[in-house]
Amino acid sequence: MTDGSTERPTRVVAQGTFDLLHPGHVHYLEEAAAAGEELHVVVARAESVAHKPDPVLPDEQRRDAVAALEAVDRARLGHPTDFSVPIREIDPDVLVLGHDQHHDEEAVRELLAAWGIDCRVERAGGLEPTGDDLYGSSDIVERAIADRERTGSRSPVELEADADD
Ligand SMILES: Cc1cc2nc3c(=O)[nH]c(=O)nc-3n(C[C@H](O)[C@H](O)[C@H](O)COP(=O)(O)O)c2cc1C
Ligand SMILES: Nc1ncnc2c1ncn2[C@@H]1O[C@H](COP(=O)(O)OP(=O)(O)OP(=O)(O)O)[C@@H](O)[C@H]1O
Repeated sequence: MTDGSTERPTRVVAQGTFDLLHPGHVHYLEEAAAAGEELHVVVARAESVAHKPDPVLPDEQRRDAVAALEAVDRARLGHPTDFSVPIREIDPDVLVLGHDQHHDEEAVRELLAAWGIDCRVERAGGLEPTGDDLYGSSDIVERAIADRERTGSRSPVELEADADD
């Protein structure tokens, strides 16, 4: 917290791939922003996303979409190989992990300490979709592929005409 003197704002860091931005991402980043006064986001580079398919959108497009969100003060691309580089630049007071991120909190705490970063580690809550909404990038891609396979490349107007025949 600032005390109105020389203390700097509490810096929070959030990170992830953020492909095809959806309300779940917004929820995470708003919750992360509420943990401090300045939210910095590290957007993973496609080359370091190893645990799931490559993101659809290019690195810079994902970074710019995240940067445009009201909750975010600054978004930057991650380092291709040395994850300590952006974190050292930001020097966060709090790191907020996403609700379903595979990183173990204690392991991240130890990693940060090894990098010389004195930082709290917290875990955000999840946002469950209602109705037809999709709050997962992979779910969005899967629905787009399934819809395209079902309908071919026909437009809604053509589909309606087919249905009338
Ligand atoms: C403390 C920390 C720092 C990270 N720094 C980077 C980085 O500099 N570059 C990068 O490409 N990924 C970085 N990552 C990895 C990704 O942000 C993330 O763990 C993963 O690849 C994608 O997560 P997601 O499934 O939530 O999208 C970092 C992860 C952690 C926990
Ligand atoms: N529905 C959600 N509620 C809260 N946080 C979310 C939600 N979806 C994603 N996030 C968070 O946003 C960050 C970036 O997530 P990521 O890019 O992996 O999105 P995703 O939609 O979960 O992707 P994928 O479906 O490919 O796993 C992560 O910290 C993740 O926990």
